[in-house]
Amino acid sequence: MTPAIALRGAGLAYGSRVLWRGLDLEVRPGEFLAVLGANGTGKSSLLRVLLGLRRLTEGTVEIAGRAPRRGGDRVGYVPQRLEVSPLTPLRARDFVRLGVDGHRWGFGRARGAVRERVEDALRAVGAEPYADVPLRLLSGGERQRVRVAQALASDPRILLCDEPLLSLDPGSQATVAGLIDQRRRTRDTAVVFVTHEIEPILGLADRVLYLAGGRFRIGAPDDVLTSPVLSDLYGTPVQVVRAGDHVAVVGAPPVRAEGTA
Ligand SMILES: Nc1ncnc2c1ncn2[C@@H]1O[C@H](COP(=O)(O)OP(=O)(O)OP(=O)(O)O)[C@@H](O)[C@H]1O
Repeated sequence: MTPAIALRGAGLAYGSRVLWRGLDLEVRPGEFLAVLGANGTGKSSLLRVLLGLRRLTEGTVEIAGRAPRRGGDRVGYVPQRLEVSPLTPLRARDFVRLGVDGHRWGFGRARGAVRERVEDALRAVGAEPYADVPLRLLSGGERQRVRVAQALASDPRILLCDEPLLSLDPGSQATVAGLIDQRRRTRDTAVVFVTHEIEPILGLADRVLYLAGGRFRIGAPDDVLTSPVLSDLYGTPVQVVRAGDHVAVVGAPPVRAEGTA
């Protein structure tokens, strides 16, 4: 089976500053990978590589067997939050439509097929009740559902999520995380989910990629989120405190990426 994502010997540096290197990672279709790490460890930069917006400084990357391509519809992207101009007349429905043929206005898919995809995506996230409301009037949680609908509308092979639960209340966090989980289960979409907060997705993630200071660990959440593993990764004693669904990493030092003084 062709992996949804294949990184081989992958490294990324800005000048002499190495964010990470030697990253060998295959993500299979339908897998849910959580990417954790402190500020500045290169989580968003990894997503930019997968989006085709940034080149690796070493190694190779493939999405479903091909090089990532900027603007390609094999990759869906859900950012932290949807910034909306107070003047925009865009409705949720219009916004989702951009996810189907935003790059191809005036060409390609027949109108009926586009409309059907938009309706499917709105239905999948339960956004039909406010599909015709201007985006600027929607709540944060509603907007984020619409954002997920847009990312799913092109039926991507992989879904990249950059802290999509930030600033949502716990109920909306569970709803949005559940929608993403449902898609990977029903359509085999691979999910790469960058987050500072593992708790809302602890029960969903198959594996964790934990970045720290130019180094990383990959494995099942129970194998990576332990005091010995993270102490070894950080090179200093770190406590992982777990109580039910709650997880806290205590004593992690501020990040200093390889190559910085
Ligand atoms: N184009 C660039 N040129 C130089 N440095 C950059 C560039 N883009 C990002 N960086 C630096 O690379 C580091 C990693 O950035 P990135 O946004 O990937 O981190 P992150 O792990 O997603 O952080 P956060 O959790 O704060 O969002 C940061 O210190 C950032 O300043």
